[in-house]
Amino acid sequence: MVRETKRRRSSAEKPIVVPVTRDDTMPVDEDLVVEESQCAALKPFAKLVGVRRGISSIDLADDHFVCGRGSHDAPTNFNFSTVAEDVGLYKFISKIQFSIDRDTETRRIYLHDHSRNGTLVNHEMIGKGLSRELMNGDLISIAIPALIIFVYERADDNHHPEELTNKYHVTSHLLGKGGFGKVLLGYKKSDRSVVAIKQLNTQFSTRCSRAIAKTRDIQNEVEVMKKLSHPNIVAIYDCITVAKYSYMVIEYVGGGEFFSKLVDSKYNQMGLGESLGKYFAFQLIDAVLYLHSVGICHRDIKPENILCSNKAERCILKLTDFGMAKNSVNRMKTHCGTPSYCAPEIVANQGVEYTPKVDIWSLGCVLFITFSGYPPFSEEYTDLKMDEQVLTGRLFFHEQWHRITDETQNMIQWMLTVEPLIRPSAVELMSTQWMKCADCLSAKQDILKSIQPISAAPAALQTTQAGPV
Ligand SMILES: Nc1ncnc2c1ncn2[C@@H]1O[C@H](COP(=O)(O)OP(=O)(O)OP(=O)(O)O)[C@@H](O)[C@H]1O
Repeated sequence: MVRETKRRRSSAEKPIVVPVTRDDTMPVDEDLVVEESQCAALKPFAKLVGVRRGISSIDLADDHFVCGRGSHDAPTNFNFSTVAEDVGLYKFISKIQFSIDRDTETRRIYLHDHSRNGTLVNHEMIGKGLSRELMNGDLISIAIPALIIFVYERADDNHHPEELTNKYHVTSHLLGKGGFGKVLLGYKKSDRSVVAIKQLNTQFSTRCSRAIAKTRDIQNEVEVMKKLSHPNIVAIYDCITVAKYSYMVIEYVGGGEFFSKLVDSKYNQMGLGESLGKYFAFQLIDAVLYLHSVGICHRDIKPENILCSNKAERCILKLTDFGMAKNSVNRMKTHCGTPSYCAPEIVANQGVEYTPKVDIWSLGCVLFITFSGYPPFSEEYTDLKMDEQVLTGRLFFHEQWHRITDETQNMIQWMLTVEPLIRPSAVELMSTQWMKCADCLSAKQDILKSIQPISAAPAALQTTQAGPV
């Protein structure tokens, strides 16, 4: 039963409608090229990947690179001015913190610590005046282990371990970057089927909820994914861990994030509309129904964790990123997820166990955006703090909803019921009349059509990227 609750309509006092923004995403993608003129001439041999907010990634092309706060008598190549406001970090940084030097004969790379507070590599203090050779994937922190600022990454793409390259050809085509590492396009050498290879640094994470990430965390993600088989969930084929890296070989999903679809300018911030919205709602509810039926709770459902099969308007959606998933739905207490999609019982954080209904709340947030083009809860609304917006379940239905049926509005509201006992389960949602429409049927048929043998690598990939098989 859909419960009809009092709905607040737009009024003069209503907060402005804010755009949908990415949540909990690290700015590791902006490549700041230091000394552009030089880098244009010299090919970078490595990169310092910035992993703290405000610090971009830096290509290393010169044999000598100096990093610090800098001053007129201590010039630097990178001076941390972008994080001057970040006092917790900035106060520890010396005028010259460290340098990175390439031995011109051996081509080996060394970090020289110039700082009194010290520089750490992989949580080990180097010490002023001392050096250490840098290896791919090393973490560089300032003063204390927790102040990780860079990951050192070699530029050449041929450093993947044999354990991986024996079975897969790993191309240098970057599909995306996440908090843990990058996702590369590859293919299986046995049958040339296309795969996505997610390379994860097992030593650290930039996401608060994974701040103490360990190999075990990735193992959990892999274990969960191995249990799953559903057309609306990204499949895992393999996971290979060597030294600091784990390589998750997963189903390639070529249409980008659902997030990009939701913010596509063609929808004019008005949402995707009733028909397309229901086409996607059916797929996502079916995915969650399946997950819960096998005892798994995702705990981080959001548009960034949903991929599109292709660029077509009506594509197949695939739920991904099971890094926070819980294999046994009993005894869930951990405070996790992404704030603006987080269920009230998690936000309340009273150490009380919660249930898989937290996924229904998050899905409700995703579908709210899908139908309306704006988020139900956001830091940018000024009427209430975000925690209170969530805890009270206050919703604003602006004019975007005029083109959406009452039935759909009621369903979304039902999913966003603060009290978990009243909030529907995925089974209840799927058995409503709402899910028996033509758009849902067409989604079902398209999903069935999409279940085909894995596609072969595109011809271009086979000829230009293929190594010996
Ligand atoms: N299976 C896939 N097929 C194609 N592209 C993918 C696939 N998985 C991820 N990507 C691309 O890589 C990007 C980063 O993915 P990833 O799952 O690592 O990101 P994330 O969710 O931000 O990271 P984290 O695991 O730290 O949460 C995605 O936004 C997407 O563009």
